[in-house]
Amino acid sequence: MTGYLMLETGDVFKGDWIGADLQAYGELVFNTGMTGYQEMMTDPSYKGQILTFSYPLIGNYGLNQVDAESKKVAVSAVLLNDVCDNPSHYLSNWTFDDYLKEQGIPGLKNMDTRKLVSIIRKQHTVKAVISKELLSTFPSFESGELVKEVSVGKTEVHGEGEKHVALYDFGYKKSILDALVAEGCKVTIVPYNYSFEKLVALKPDGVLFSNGPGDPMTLAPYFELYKKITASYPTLGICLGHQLVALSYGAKTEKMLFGHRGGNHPVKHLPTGKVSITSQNHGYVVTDSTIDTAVFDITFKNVNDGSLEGIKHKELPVQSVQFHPEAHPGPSDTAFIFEEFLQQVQAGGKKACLITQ
Ligand SMILES: NC(=O)CC[C@H](N)C(=O)O
Repeated sequence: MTGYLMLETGDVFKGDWIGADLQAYGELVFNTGMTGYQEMMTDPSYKGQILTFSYPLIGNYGLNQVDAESKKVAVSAVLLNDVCDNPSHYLSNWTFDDYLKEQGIPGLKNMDTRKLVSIIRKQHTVKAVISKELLSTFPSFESGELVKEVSVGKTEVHGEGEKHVALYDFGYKKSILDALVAEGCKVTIVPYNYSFEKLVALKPDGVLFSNGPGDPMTLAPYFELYKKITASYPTLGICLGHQLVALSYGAKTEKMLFGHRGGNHPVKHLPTGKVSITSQNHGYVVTDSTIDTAVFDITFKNVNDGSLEGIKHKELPVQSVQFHPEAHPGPSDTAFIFEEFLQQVQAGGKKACLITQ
C-alpha cells in the first residue's frame, strides 16, 4: 500500500508502507551504516526522530534477541530503499517488516533515500510526517521531554564486580552497560535527575553520564548537579553525557547542519596524532571555542570537519567523548576509553570522593 512522507519544506515523497499502521512524526535524520540497523533503531538517542537508512539494502540478516540496544524501538519511523524479506542469519527471529509491526513502528520502503539525504544535508532540521493519506497542512508537533521519556524511573543494579559505577541514564545504550559489566563492574543505573545526596549514599567509585536524545540544553536545570558530580567522582561522559560535562562547566553547544550518524567517523587523538574510526550518532556538538582551556584539554577532534570530539579535565579524573566507545553498531577501536575510565575509578574513586565530602 502507498504511503507518503511529507516534509515541512513542502516536499512530498511516495513509498510503500511497511510495519505498523499508524501516522508518525519526527525530525528527519540519516545514518550511513551498512549494517547495525537493529542497534540504530533501538538506540534511545533516536527518540523523536525519523531515521533514513542511506545504505540501500536493509534487513538481509534479520533481527534478533541480542542486538537491541534498549527494550523498545526508539525511532518514530524508518525510511528505506530496499528491504529484504528473506533474511539469512542463524540468530534471526524476525524479518524487518515483522519486527516493525511487533514494535508498533511504521515505515516506508522503495524511497529515494539519496534524494532525502541530499535534502537533509542542506537543512538544519527537517521535521517530517509519514501517513497513508496526503495531509492538506503540515501538522505542528513538539518533541516533548525526550530524556524523561527514556530514562529509568527507579534504580537498577547489574553485575557483581568490585568496582561500582553509577550510570546516569539519559537513554543509555545496553552496550555501555555491557562494556562496564564485562570489565568487572557492579553498575547501578540511576535516573537522569538522581540527587547528589542519593548518589553519595550509593557509594559509587565512578560515574558515567550516558548518551541520550534531544537538545542537551533541555537539561540546563541539572548542570549544577552534574558539575558537582564531576568534582566528586571519576566521571566519563559519552555523547549526550559529553555535552553535559562541557555545558556544566560553561561551554556552549550548537546544532549541527545534519549531524554525524554512522560507523566510520574518523577522530584524531590530539596528544598522539593517532586516528581511530568511531561509531557516532549526534546532531548537536560542543562549540570548541567555548571550552575553558585552563580547565580542560581538548583530546579528540573529528578528522572530516574538525569538530570537537573529546575533552579531559586537567586535574580531576573527568573525561568525555562525543563518539561511542561502546560501538554497536560500528567499530570498537575506542574501547580503550572504558579501560582508561576504569583505571581512574580504581586509582582515585574513593580519594576523589573524599575531597568534596
Ligand atoms: N547519541 C547521543 O547521545 C546524542 C546526543 C544528542 N541528543 C545529539 O543529538 O547530539
